[in-house]
Amino acid sequence: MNNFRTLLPYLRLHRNQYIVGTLAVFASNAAVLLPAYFLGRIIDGLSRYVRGAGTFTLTQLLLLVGGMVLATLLSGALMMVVRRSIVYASRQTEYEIRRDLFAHLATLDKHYFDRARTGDLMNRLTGDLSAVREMIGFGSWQVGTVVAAFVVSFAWFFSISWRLTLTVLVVFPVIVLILSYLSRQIAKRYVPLQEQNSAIAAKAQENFSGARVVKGYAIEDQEINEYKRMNDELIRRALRLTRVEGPLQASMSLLMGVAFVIVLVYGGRMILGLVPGSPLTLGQFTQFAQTLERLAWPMLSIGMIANMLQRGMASWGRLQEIFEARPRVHDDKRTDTSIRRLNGDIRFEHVSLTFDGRRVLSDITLHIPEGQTLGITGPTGSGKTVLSQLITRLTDVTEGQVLVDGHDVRRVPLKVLREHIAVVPQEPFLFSESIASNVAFGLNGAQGQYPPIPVRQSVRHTKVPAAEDVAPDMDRVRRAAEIAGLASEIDRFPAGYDTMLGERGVTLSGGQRQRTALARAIAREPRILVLDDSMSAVDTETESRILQGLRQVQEGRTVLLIGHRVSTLRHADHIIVMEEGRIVEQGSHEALLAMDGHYADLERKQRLEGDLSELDEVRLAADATAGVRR
Ligand SMILES: Nc1ncnc2c1ncn2[C@@H]1O[C@H](COP(=O)(O)OP(=O)(O)OP(=O)(O)O)[C@@H](O)[C@H]1O
Repeated sequence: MNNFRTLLPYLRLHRNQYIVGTLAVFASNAAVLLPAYFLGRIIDGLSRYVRGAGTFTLTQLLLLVGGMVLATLLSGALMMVVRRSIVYASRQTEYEIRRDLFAHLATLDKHYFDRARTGDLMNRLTGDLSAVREMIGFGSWQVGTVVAAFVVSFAWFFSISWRLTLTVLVVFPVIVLILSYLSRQIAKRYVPLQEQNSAIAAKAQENFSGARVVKGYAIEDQEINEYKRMNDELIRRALRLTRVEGPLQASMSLLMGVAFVIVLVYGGRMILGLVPGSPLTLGQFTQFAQTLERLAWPMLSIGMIANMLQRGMASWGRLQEIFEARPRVHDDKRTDTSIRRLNGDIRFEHVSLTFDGRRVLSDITLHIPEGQTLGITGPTGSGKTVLSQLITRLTDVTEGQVLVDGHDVRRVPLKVLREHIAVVPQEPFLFSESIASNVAFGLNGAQGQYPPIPVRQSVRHTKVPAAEDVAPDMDRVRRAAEIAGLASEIDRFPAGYDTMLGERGVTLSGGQRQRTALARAIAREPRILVLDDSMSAVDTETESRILQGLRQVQEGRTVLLIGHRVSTLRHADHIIVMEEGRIVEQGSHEALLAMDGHYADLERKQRLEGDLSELDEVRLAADATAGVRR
């Protein structure tokens, strides 16, 4: 029930539609039972006439038949009203919940998405949301139908014969018992089924997006087996649910049969005058039996409705989990909304960071003056990436503070902070859109072109802005692609900047992907630019061209250049070497070489590798020439 209360704000948005719909359900169910009443009147009139006990004219007959036709038409028309109100409202509610879920997911941070599985989220946004829509649409309509059918039918039953009605009523306590037991069982078995559905969706999603790895390692058979095992478990859980759904329908059907037998036997005895003081005419008997027959569908659908409601509530619980998730990093009462601009002076003061009890950064103190470039190097896992993530607040410090322009980053509004920083991550993510849109990705949102997302507002009162195709600023896109060393390659593509990328940009090479992400960051013209090992997939020659281009961009901007190659870092104003979350060496390229420590060692190794590969090339060329001479 607690669950249901959280759904109420959404239902309230369409209160009038639900009220009109419910009234129409009642009226329609009353109208649908009128033909049985008219039929009873016709039978009684005709039998009176046949027995010579009274008159029954053709006009009376036609009037009653006309009444039957009108009642049927009225009931049909009212059904249309139900559909237009309740079913429309449920579709609109589904839209509103989906809109708010997506907007809420967008506020969640790295911590949430590090743990969430994409397939599971997709299943919640599709399967679970549909189950909720069915519950509030068709489900609530059917609940209305059942309640209305029972109330109206029993009003008729009592008006015909209270004795016969009470006799039929004996089956109802049994119905309530069976219903409450089986619907509890359904609720218990449905959640594990949905969890397995999510796990399967996540597995499929990971396999499709990791298809190249799966094929590369020739582990298709292993994956097929694993998927089969998960599918077996899914069917086991689905059958477990079906085992309780089946008896629900069957027992309702059986009890309906029992009620019919009671009416036939007991009602028949009343007509024959075997029940003293309770006469029943043939017409009344027919009306009673027909009304009971009309009750068959609502009665049989109780099982289905209970099932739908249980599923809907369980699914709403799963959606509620998303709504209840809160980002760890967010604006709060410390946020100073007067901060609107940042220049890019960065300070780390005694910063430490712990992940799940494991210390990944220890006591980092560092100053990167505005407009300077900081090179960061060190072995893998030494904390280079997480250090840069503290500036964008993808995660917050455990101890100490990070300051930008003297403001603790926790006081800077998140939107302002992130608008001034562009990050090229280690594994760039591209969208399956054109290259131009991918490069221009960060531009539109930053300019605040979109109206705020209306939360918990009815779709009927919110104007959906016409879908506008915001054309990317091509001059900016081209300039950025030029600097990122990508322009000449794009020009060689037949569709140029309009080339559509496959999912995650798989139709580009690793180096091209990295440079597209680099161009995206450059196009944004940020105050702080973070390049996280973003030239690892390009050869040293391309890298030096990109670095050359970057030097113009770097002008006046603060840059964090994370890399393993000395060639990437050598022109930085200041370089730090990290190891196990600490800064173990720092200084300019020359100063670090003079120190003869880790950095100098790295430089020696890379120089030696370079010399060796040059030697190899010379040797290969010499061998080839010798081969030609021979
Ligand atoms: N979300 C996270 N949860 C838990 N631990 C994390 C998380 N992100 C990073 N770490 C840990 O923090 C440490 C530093 O990681 P980081 O990514 O900064 O390394 P890095 O120096 O950038 O390495 P590389 O050169 O391989 O990119 C690692 O031990 C890593 O396992």
